Amino acid sequence: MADARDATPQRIDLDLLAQRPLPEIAQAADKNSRGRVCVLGGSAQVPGGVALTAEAALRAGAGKVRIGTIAPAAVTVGCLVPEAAVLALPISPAGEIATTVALLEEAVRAADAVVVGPAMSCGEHGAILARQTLALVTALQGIVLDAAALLCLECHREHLAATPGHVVLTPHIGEMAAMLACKASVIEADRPGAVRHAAKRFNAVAVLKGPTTFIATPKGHLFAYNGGSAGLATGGSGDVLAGIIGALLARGATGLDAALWGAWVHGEAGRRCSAAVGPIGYLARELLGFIPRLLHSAQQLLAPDRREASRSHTR
Ligand SMILES: NC(=O)C1=CN([C@@H]2O[C@H](COP(=O)(O)OP(=O)(O)OC[C@H]3O[C@@H](n4cnc5c(N)ncnc54)[C@H](O)[C@@H]3O)[C@@H](O)[C@H]2O)[C@@H](O)CC1
Ligand SMILES: Nc1ncnc2c1ncn2[C@@H]1O[C@H](COP(=O)(O)OP(=O)(O)O)[C@@H](O)[C@H]1O
Repeated sequence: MADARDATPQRIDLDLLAQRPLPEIAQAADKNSRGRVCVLGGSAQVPGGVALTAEAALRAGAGKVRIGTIAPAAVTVGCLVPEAAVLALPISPAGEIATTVALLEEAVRAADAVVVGPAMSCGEHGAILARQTLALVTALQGIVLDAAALLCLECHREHLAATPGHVVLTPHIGEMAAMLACKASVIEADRPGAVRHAAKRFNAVAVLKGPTTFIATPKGHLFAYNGGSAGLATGGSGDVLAGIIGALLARGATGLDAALWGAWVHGEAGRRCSAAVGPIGYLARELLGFIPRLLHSAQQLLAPDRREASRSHTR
């Protein structure tokens, strides 16, 4: 990791995002062309996290969301997010998703982007699910690997190298330590180095979450967002980020652009919650309502004609 220590990250702010506009959604677009997201996750222990990911994807503009989750929770999850479809997947005795390739293929093929891992248990079946999904993703699709789907990444390196789609990894420090088979203190000591190392090693855009979120590409480009709010350190907050990134991939953004915009929108939503509710104590689900306006207003502000107009206005 030593080669990365001297790298100065580019700051993730509106100036950076202005250079990286998201694909436009046409006024006449129907729900299928706005991006279809498949969320695979959930477990007997944490059945509700996938609902946060799914709603975040809808709030970030996805036209259709389908949640593949453990069968005993599927109906409840479907009622939590009535705008989403659900796919009830078989469950192992340990409470994990234990799906078949046929079911998975059906779910993945019908999506433009897949988010795997939120609230999933980290046993043997979770690793199989991540591997099988990676094997199904095509060049036209995006995939976000989050939470438990990250824990066995070393055994999926072959599949990652072969995956033609846009891959984004979203670990926190503990997950990054598991990915790189080292102690969390090692990651803590050099977060920029760790994220660059992971991006290169796993041939994917890596997003190392924390008070400052670092994003790196396999080629070594490094970015940082540190404008969030301490209240974001709360259960389910990462599930929301994964859903935003999934929706942006599904509308056609590259892995890097989806990650940069996702980190910014998620952090800014935290700031809005902090201002509205207090610096800590807001819920991950309270981030959701801020996503559409943040995305819309940033895109409006960054549209070339608007920028020109605002420049001449301030001259
Ligand atoms: N446990 C909960 O209350 C919730 C869990 N959810 C889902 O379940 C997944 C697992 O969450 P858990 O809370 O079970 O587990 P964590 O993701 O918090 O922890 C997993 C491992 O990483 C380590 N770790 C976490 N943050 C670290 C840090 N900053 N520095 C060093 N080590 C760190 C932990 O010690 C643990 O060994 C989440 O990613 C999320 O998708 C959410 O869906 C909703 C609420
Ligand atoms: N102190 C902090 N300040 C700002 N953002 C934070 C802070 N701590 C965590 N975050 C952000 O909150 C989110 C937490 O995600 P994660 O650890 O995956 O939570 P969960 O697993 O409960 O969903 C990440 O996006 C991270 O960048």
